[in-house]
Amino acid sequence: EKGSAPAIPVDPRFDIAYVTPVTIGTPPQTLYLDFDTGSSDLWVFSSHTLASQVRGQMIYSPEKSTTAKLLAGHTWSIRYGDGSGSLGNVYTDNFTVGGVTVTSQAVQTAQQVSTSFTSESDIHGLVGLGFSTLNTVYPNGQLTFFDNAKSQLDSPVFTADLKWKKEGTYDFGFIDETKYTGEITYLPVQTDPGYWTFTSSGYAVGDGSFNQVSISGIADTATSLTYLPTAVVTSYWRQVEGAVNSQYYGGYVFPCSSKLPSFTFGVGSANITIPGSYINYAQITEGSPTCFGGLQSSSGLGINIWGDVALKAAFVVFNGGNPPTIGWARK
Ligand SMILES: O=C([C@@H]1CCCNC1)N1CCCCC1
Repeated sequence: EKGSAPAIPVDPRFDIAYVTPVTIGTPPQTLYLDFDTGSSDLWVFSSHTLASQVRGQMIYSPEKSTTAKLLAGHTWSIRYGDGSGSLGNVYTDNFTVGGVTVTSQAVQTAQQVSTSFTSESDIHGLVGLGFSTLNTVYPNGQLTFFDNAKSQLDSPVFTADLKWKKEGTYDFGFIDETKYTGEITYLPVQTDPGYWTFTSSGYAVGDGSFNQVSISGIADTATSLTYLPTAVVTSYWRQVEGAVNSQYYGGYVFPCSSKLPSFTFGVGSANITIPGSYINYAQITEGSPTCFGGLQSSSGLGINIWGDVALKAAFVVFNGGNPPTIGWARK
C-alpha cells in the first residue's frame, strides 16, 4: 500500500504549522491534524473535550462511530517543550490518511487542552510520527500510526515535502522521485529517547565558507522555527544589519526590509540551503517594521531542533526500516 496527503499551511501569512486531513471511525469523521515527527501521541479534540476549551475545532465523537472501542483504564497526558499540553482517555478506531487505513489505531481523545491549542482553531489534534517509545498512554503505551501502518506499506517509509507558504505533501510507503533533485543522502538516526535525531556535518552563512562542525538535533515537522547552537545563530544574525537578540520578543528580531542571507547545513557530504526569505518568519505584530527570525538559539531548549524553516527547504525521508535512517535531498 501507499498513500499521499496534503500538508496545508495553517496561516497564509506565515507557516506556523501544517495540517493534514484524516478520517476517523465509521462513518468517517474528518479532522485536520498536525503531523509531528517530534512526538508520538495521536490525540484529537473530541466530544469529551471541555466545552470552554473548544473554539471552532472539528471534533471526533467516538460515540458516533460504530467501530470505536474504549481502551478501558487507559489515560494519557502530554507536555510539549513549548509548555503546551493536553490529556484525556483512549479509544481504538479506524484511522485513514491519504488512503492508508489502520484499523484499531489508538486515538487519544482530549478531555483538556492548554490555551495555545484552544486558540488555534485550524489544528484539531496531532499525529505523532516519532518513535512509539515516546507515547504517553498509561498503563500500556500505544503505537503510532506509522508503526501500525508500516507492515502494510510498500516500503516502511514516509516522506515530508513541506513548502514555503504553499501546500506540500506527506507520502506514506513510497519515495516520489519527482519531488526532489539530485541524490538523497541518508544519515544514521539515534532513536533514543524517541526523536528522529541525526547529526548535521556543519553550516555556512550566505556565500560564506563552510564550517565543519557536528550539530546533533531532531527533525521536527511540528516545530515552526529552527533552533541551533548559539555560536551558529550569532554568526548568522551578525550578517544582518540591525538584528538584535531581544529579551522582550524572546529571540532575534530584525528590520523587515532586510535582505537575509541564506543558511546552508551539511548532511553528510551534501548540503541543504535554506533561502533567506524562509528565515524572515513574520512581523512581530501585524504591520510592524520589525520581523522575527526563523533561525533562533537552542540554548534554552537543551536540544537542537530542525523545524519547518529547515524542513521546507528539503525533501525528507523518514525511513522506518531496520535500522531507521533519515534521508535529505534538495528540491
Ligand atoms: O515538545 C516537543 C515538540 C514541540 C513542538 C511539536 N513537536 C514536539 N519536543 C521536541 C523537542 C524536545 C522536547 C519535546
